[in-house]
Amino acid sequence: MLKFAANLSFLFAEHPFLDRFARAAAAGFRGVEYMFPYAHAKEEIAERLRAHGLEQVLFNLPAGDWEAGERGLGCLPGREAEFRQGVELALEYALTLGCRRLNCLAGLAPAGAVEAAEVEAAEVEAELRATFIANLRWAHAKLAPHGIELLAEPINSRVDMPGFWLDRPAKGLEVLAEAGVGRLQYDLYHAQIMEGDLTRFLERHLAAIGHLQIADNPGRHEPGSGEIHYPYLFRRLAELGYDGWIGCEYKPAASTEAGLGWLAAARDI
Ligand SMILES: O=C(O)C(=O)[C@H](O)CO
Ligand SMILES: [Mg+2]
Repeated sequence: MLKFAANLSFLFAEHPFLDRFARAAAAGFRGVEYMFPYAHAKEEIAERLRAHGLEQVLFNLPAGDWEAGERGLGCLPGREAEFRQGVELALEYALTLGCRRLNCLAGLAPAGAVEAAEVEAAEVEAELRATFIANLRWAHAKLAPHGIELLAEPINSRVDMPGFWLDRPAKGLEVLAEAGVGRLQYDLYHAQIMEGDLTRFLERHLAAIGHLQIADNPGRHEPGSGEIHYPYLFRRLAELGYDGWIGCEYKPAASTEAGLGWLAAARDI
């Protein structure tokens, strides 16, 4: 049976954050994930998990000033101290919440890096890559002794996060292989936009994938609302023996509950 987690940054967003745990449990979810827990006391979140019998599946390391447009610190030279403080904070939360996975957002390439002349651009790219790899290794060394796995997620730079440095799954695999730590958070929505060929990627690289997330394309709505044939992918994942979580990270087209029809069939696979 495939395991689906409700992403509480996207689902049940019509309710206050702490109320979303009850809604997710009532809809039949056994696991939850979200982008960030840090605006809430960790004990308060732990209490919601316990009260509703939910597993905390995943959340992100602190990602800089989100309101100001930052989307992660992982690849940013000069921000290492802040990155490390973020890892320490995330670890405290993860231990209290019993969370076994943390996602490291690479961040946006600094302004100018993309437009720079070819030689200069290659140098900047090498520096961002070296920074990301060093940060991943530092975070892994902190988290692994606690049984917490570090993940890195490629996010599409065409629609949702222009300038996001780690934007292609192939690049994600390459960088993680060089780092020698961490696994991929493979978000099929972002992957479809940047590279497609989803089934083959899953077949070839399942062992390098620590977490999956789903939404359809275009629109980032419910599975079944767009071009990705999720029933086929779910069957294939089951055949391949995928036993990790699948985070439901989509924008409900209407209310969350009204859009959960796809899930009943998917759970039985
Ligand atoms: O946007 C995504 O796909 C994510 O999974 C992250 O939490 C960052 O927004
Ligand atoms: Mg995602």
